[in-house]
Order: sequence, then C-alpha cells, then structure tokens
Amino acid sequence: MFSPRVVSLVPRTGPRRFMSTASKLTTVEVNDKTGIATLTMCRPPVNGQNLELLLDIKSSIKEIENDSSRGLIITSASPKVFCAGLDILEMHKPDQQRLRAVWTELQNVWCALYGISMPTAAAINGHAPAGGCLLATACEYRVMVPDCRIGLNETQLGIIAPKWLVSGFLNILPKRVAERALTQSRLFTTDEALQEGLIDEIANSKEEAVEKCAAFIGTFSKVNPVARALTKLQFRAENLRQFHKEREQDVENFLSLVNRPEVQKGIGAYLEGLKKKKANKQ
Ligand SMILES: CC/C=C\C/C=C\C/C=C\C=C\CC(=O)SCCNC(=O)CCNC(=O)[C@H](O)C(C)(C)COP(=O)(O)OP(=O)(O)OC[C@H]1O[C@@H](n2cnc3c(N)ncnc32)[C@H](O)[C@@H]1OP(=O)(O)O
Repeated sequence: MFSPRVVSLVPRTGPRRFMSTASKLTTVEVNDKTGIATLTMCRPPVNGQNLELLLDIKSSIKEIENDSSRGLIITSASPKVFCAGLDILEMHKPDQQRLRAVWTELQNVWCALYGISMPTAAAINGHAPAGGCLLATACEYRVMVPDCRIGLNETQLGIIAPKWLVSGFLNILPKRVAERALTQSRLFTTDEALQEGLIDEIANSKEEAVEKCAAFIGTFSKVNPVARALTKLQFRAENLRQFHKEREQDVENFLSLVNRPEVQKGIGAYLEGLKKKKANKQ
C-alpha cells in the first residue's frame, strides 16, 4: 500500500533537496545555508488528506526530525489551496479498515507536528479549512497570502471537533474567540485571521511567506536549542498527554459518527455540492 521511501541527496553546495517519498505526495528541501527544511504537500488539486498523503506527511516530519534540521516550514505545491482538510472521499461509503487508518494517521500527523521540538512555521499559500487549519495551528508561526480562508468548519459539517483537534487553535486565539469561531464554523479571511491573531503575518506570495517563516525560525539562532525545545514542549505537554489518554476512544467516536446513515447522507450531499460548484464555474 505504501512504498518504501527513496531518499536522493543532491550535492551539499546550494540548497540540498531530498525527495521524501517514492509516491512524491510530499517533498522535503533543506536549505544548506540556514538548515531549515521545507515540507511541501503535493497532492493536487487541493491536498485532500487521504491515507497516503497523511502517511507521507508523517514520514517527512520524522525524516526532518532525524536529520536534525534547524526548523520546519510546511507549505503546499497547489497554487490556491494550502490544504482542504480530510479527503471527503475517504469518508463516503468508506472501507472500515481504511477509515480507521485515516483518522489514526491524522492523529499521528498532528501529534508529530505539534510535538516536534524544533521551531515550526506554516507558509499558508492558499485556503486552509479544517484539517488544513489543524496543520497550520500545530505550528508555532503562520504566514498567509491574501484573499484566502482559514478555520475549523467542522460544526457546519455536523462534526464536533475533538479537543486535540482544537488545541492548536486554542493556543493561539483567546478562548472566547475560539469558542465563537468553532460554534459558528467561521472561516476567517486572511485579514480577519491577522486581526484576531490566528496568523502572524501576511505575505504577497508563497515565496515571501516561506522567507518570513524562515526569518521567524532565524530568531532562535541565539537561543539555547535545548532550553528552547524543553520550553516549547512544556507548553504543549498537557494537550499531548490528554490526547494520548483519549486517542483510542477518539478513533471509535470518529468511526461511529462517520458510519451513521444521516452523516453518510450529509457527506454525499456535501460532495455533490463541491461537484456542483465546479459545474457552475465552467
Ligand atoms: C462532509 C463531512 C461530514 C461529516 C464527516 C464526519 C466526521 C468527520 C470528522 C472530522 C473531520 C474533520 C476534518 C476535516 O478536514 S473534514 C474536511 C473539511 N474540508 C472542507 O470542508 C473543504 C472543502 N473544500 C473547499 O471548501 C474548497 O474546495 C476549497 C476552499 C478548499 C478550494 O476551493 P476551490 O474553488 O479552489 O476548489 P474546488 O473547485 O472547490 O475544489 C477542487 C476539487 O477538489 C475537490 N475537493 C475540495 N475539497 C475536498 C476535500 N476536502 N476532499 C476531497 N475533495 C475535495 C473538489 O470536489 C474539486 O474536485 P473536482 O475537480 O470537482 O473533481
């Protein structure tokens, strides 16, 4: 199902690049000068998080961690979308084993990104609803391009986002703003996200967003890395501890929710809506 990773290192002069996986759903490029790794999601058209993409993101994060990079930037190869969240096709008339694996891997990706000790930043070069927002809010810093939307819209889909999925969001926003945004399924525009503190900066292009993320990571160059890492993890430990306590039950909750006939009906209708949107565009 998942092919072994092929790692090809290009010479150490100039930026070093290694293609993360044989399937190429993500790439990892390490800048030799700065030591910062950029993880790019490459599953057209919208980086829908299917099982293979989630496995690939997780492996790339682990690879970056093992390579002792100075920091991690996550971004997307898609011109308009950072990540559209879970691939809805994985939830429609699902294969049960695969559905279980999808949710488990979403948990694993979040856990790997949220709990990594090195500095992390998201160059949000397009829309970032639901699982896209989850990735961005697991990072320490966010830079977003104009005229896009970011947020947790699960409630609108009839889903109650579990605590771990919301914890990054809650790290960033005041509780009152987070509660209202979640209950209203609010997708913030880039400007609103900046105003509320959900993102840290706006950039006019993906390249500029990556540069700003690298500058943020660079601010730690004179800070003791062990002290920095332990401080970060101290802030995140309670959320991670709670997550590990509840993760198995959370998978069962997800499976039972998705398998409910009314939810399946809702997912079908949602998919139809996305298709109609395409037809209206043409
Ligand atoms: C519906 C779920 C209901 C119940 C599920 C129950 C339990 C799940 C529990 C928790 C799940 C939580 C996390 C999640 O991530 S759920 C996923 C939520 N994601 C979304 O709602 C995003 C939906 N997509 C969009 O809003 C837009 O596509 C966009 C803003 C990301 C991009 O807009 P564009 O105008 O640029 O592009 P489109 O024309 O809309 O889309 C292009 C293409 O991509 C397909 N697509 C879009 N999003 C998804 C997706 N999440 N999964 C699979 N496919 C997606 C879309 O259909 C188009 O395909 P075609 O070109 O028509 O083939």
